[in-house]
Amino acid sequence: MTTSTRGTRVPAVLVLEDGRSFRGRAYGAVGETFGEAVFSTGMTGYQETLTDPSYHRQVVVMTAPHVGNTGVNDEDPESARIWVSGYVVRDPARTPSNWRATRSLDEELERQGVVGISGVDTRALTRHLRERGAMRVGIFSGDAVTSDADMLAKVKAQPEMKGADLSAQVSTKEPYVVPAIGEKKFTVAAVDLGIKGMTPQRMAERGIEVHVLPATATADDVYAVNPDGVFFSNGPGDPATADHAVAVMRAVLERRTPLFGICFGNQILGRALGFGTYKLKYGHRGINQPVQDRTTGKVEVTAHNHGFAVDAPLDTVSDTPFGRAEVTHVCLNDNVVEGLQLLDQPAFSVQYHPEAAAGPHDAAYLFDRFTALMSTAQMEAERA
Ligand SMILES: NC(=O)CC[C@H](N)C(=O)O
Repeated sequence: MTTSTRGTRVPAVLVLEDGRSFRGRAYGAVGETFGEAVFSTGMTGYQETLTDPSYHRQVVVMTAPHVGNTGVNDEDPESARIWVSGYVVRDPARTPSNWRATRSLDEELERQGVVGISGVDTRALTRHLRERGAMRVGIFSGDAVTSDADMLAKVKAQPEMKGADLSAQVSTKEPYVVPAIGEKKFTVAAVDLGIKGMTPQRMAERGIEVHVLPATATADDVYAVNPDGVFFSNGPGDPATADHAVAVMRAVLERRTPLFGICFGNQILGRALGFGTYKLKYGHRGINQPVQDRTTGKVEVTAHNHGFAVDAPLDTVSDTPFGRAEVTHVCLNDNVVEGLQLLDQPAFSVQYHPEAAAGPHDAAYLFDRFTALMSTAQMEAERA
């Protein structure tokens, strides 16, 4: 049961698993919710963040102090619903203003039953998460506020993000097709592990017909669409649990079909090649992260949302079951692996978001790299 908080001052409290708590007011739905506390540094694009399926089971803290200024519209969502399990803001806009807005963010959170909290010192909370690392959290408001000990016990009873297998919970149940815009040049099978709407769109703009397949798709399902290329999407959860996707990707690599992966897809390529993955202390989330493309030396400003990363050597070419592989992209803040490519067959992936709907669009060239791999493969097939 949730009730309206708009115009009222219903008390709310945020409780971290290490016992630190923050008091504020209910924002969105009233009740209780749990998840992994993470912070996002994006100053814009909150609708895209809220509806990104990779945020399933995460409570997102916005470091931007003013949230909701442009309200909510029907064009910007990345999927059919809000996926964050809770939302933490400092100072919500009282009067949203934008020509596309049809409602306020507060109303939308409430409509979708998403429990949030406002009036929190999000700077202190973010500094705490940066020092101690991402951790479990609960937000309680209205009647859900009980004793500190009870609330903390509930937080500690929640599952951790490490070891969480979540793709199947967010993936499409049925396959669907996103048609190419203009002349159709290629067919791509896209394995949906939590895909964002803008990803097939960016491919369609390049003449790709995208067959989006459920996370449970087998290699036979992938090849049933007769693809020129195969794509593995972003998605929530711990990549160490994604054994099925890793097996399907290995089958694609065996056949040397052009392959592209984004975010979870990058972690799955890492695993398919024999590298490990690990949990970052507090992850990368926002739309202002500097990444270097080591193949060109260029630096791009990029959108990120990841809490795990691939453990691959930065400065040496690795021998893998699918030939030589190298790290193509690194995050300039902390040297985390942000991209991989195979040198002996057409396969590559990035840990960040070239499709970034709210921008920046510096990394859009990666979709052109994918189409170039498919063109080359087609020309080679014709020559053979
Ligand atoms: N956006 C993503 O695909 C995230 C991948 C993975 N769930 C992580 O947190 O690292």
